[in-house]
Amino acid sequence: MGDEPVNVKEYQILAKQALPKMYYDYFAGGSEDQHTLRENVAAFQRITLRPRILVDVSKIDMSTTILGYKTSAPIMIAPTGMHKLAHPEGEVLTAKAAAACDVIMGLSFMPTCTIEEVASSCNAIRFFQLYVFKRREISALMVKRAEANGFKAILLTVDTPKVGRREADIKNKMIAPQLKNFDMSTEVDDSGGSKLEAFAARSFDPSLSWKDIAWLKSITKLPVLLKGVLTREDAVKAIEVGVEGIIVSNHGARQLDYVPATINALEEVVLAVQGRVPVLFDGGIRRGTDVFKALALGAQAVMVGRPVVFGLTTKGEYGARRVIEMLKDELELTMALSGCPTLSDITRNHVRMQSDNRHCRM
Ligand SMILES: Cc1cc2nc3c(=O)[nH]c(=O)nc-3n(C[C@H](O)[C@H](O)[C@H](O)COP(=O)(O)O)c2cc1C
Ligand SMILES: CC(C)CC(=O)C(=O)O
Repeated sequence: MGDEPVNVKEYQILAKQALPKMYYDYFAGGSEDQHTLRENVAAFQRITLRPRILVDVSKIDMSTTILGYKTSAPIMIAPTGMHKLAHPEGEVLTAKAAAACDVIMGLSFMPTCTIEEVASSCNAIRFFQLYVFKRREISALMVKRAEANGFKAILLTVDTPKVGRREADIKNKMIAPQLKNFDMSTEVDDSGGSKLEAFAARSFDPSLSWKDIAWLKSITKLPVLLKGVLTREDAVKAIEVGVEGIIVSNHGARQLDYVPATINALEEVVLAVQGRVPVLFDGGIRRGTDVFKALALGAQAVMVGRPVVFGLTTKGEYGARRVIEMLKDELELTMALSGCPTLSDITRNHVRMQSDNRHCRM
């Protein structure tokens, strides 16, 4: 492989060479048998494209708005924790990459730079991901700080009442670095396993439930999106409790193993939502064709997790930027070769899933 990666998967290979094993395993790994981790990527590979020909594709427009905010493409940076384990400058560089690509960044509740450092580093449009701690005042204060620092939405992660069993982290005795973003020690008794998991077990509130959405909405004016919806039942409930958006996600296969690949859960949620709120998507996006497939199945935009972290690991801001640029370039080419000059030209008829019947859908 030459030095300069030509696709985002090559950044993962370079990151593996560059990172200590404990950190690489934390970033790359999934839970238990890692069945869903493999499926998140493999399920995309089972979806084929149905391109249309002889369409004028001399101009391709990938730009769109997400919650009313303009973005150059329907691609966002997913919130992922602790970027200083990947690069000494951490989330500040990730934000700068988002700004350079004119895409929206999701900032994790567990970053290694503070909310204020990220906000003052550049003018990227940012959404803030929220975990609810047993000490609710800590989470409430984070929401206030995000709001005060110009974040535009709250992504409430709802698939993590407890941390999934990540066996590599257990073996490696994954550390729980002190996070200066919040005033709470991450120190834990030596559990012998993953200290990160032990910290989360001590601090995350597993009693969080539907009634708490009203509490969250009462403490912020920002739109609230639920991150981690996988079923039609929960999509309908989410709309009933008044959320402003839904993110179909299985947390990059790091939580409950044997849930479906997110691309296989997307359409069920989209059909239940019936366009009432935006549906975003993450999990397994490694190619522009993956972005195209998620859009064809009804996602308004996708978020990208690990590839951005691996770009950041390998080449800092430039690497994170190149990952987004490569996905954008590949999406643009996919749209051209599929006969879709704009995002609204991409329809369900442009993809075939194995579960579709054999007839032409047109
Ligand atoms: C290393 C890592 C850390 C993550 N940290 C968080 C987090 O702090 N909060 C959260 O809601 N999701 C977190 N996620 C999940 C991502 O937001 C996203 O759902 C997932 O990475 C998408 O899958 P992908 O990595 O295949 O793109 C994390 C994922 C990874 C890989
Ligand atoms: C402490 C962890 C739960 C952070 C996270 O969301 C992740 O690593 O997936």
